[in-house]
Amino acid sequence: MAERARARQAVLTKPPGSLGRLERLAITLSAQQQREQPDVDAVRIVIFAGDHGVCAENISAFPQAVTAQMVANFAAGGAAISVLARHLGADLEVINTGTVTAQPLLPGVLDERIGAGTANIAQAPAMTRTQCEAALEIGVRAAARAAQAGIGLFVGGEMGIGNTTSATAVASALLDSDPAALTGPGTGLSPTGVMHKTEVIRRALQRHGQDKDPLHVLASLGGFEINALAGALLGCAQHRIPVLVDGFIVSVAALAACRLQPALRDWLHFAHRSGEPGHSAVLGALDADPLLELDMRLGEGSGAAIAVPLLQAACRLHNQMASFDSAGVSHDS
Ligand SMILES: Cc1cc2ncn([C@H]3O[C@H](COP(=O)(O)O)[C@@H](O)[C@H]3O)c2cc1C
Ligand SMILES: O=C(O)c1cccnc1
Repeated sequence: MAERARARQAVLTKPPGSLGRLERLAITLSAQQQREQPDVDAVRIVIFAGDHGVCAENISAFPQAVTAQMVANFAAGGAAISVLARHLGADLEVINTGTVTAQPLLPGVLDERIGAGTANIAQAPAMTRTQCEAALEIGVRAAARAAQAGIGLFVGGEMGIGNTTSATAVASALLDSDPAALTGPGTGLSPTGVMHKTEVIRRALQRHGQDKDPLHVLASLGGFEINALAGALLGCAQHRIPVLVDGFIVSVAALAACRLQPALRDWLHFAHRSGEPGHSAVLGALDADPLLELDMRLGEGSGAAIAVPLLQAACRLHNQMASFDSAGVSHDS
């Protein structure tokens, strides 16, 4: 299918290669979807929310209660990703994978709580192996629902105060990197705060970071929402749904998922380079060259949402441009 898409690109009314990466995007999407005319109009954004016990170490600029409060905000339509989903006409699914604050049943929020947040990774494994598998399954089910709904492009997002700490710990373990090289301000820590956060991550790695098995790393250092994202990406690949990867957190989930199954990499597009400093190392390890760099560092899938129209434009051009023959445009001198 990639060969056919490449042949089509060669006869469209433009100098060969002049649409640059948009041509390669269309060719890749055509191969991923196994369709002559790739179509990413049906977009689903799934936000996985979960709390992190490591918040007890004072590693975020915001209180833990914000996770559940933002879940309510997603449901009410007031979050950045809510606005972007409406702007794109995309489905928005919100899944609570486990928050500390008990929440009343909110319309539009799927309750898949595994527990009241993870344990504090500086002191204990984030979760049991059983909980880790349950988290992966949450994502696998989300991907299956997307496939059932005929979704053409999947965007994963996350909400979890403290999750840059968890994600940085996962990335440090998987990349065998010093946490000082990857730790950043997240929601806005001061330089002193970042140093403290680095030490917390170092303690977590000393405790659990020796075994590099990806499932062990996800269970001991990950989060319910991060692990659900890893499962969702793997599920999307199984259903041949292309994925547009958001920022630092989702990229770390993608890295772990690619360690579990390297063939996943072929289904991933990378939307942007987040302002979170560790993102570049994670992107490098995934051999990913993101489409955009807008100094965004929000999460929620917001950076991916911003890049969706680029993929849609690439498909439109591929599917709708005239060929030299059909338009009667000369192409040999
Ligand atoms: C109001 C608000 C909305 C957010 N939406 C995403 N995040 C982002 O910030 C959090 C990670 O940063 P840290 O590790 O520093 O806590 C995650 O919830 C992430 O999705 C938010 C954070 C806040 C405060
Ligand atoms: O890039 C991200 O995913 C990110 C960065 C900072 C805070 N939350 C998320």
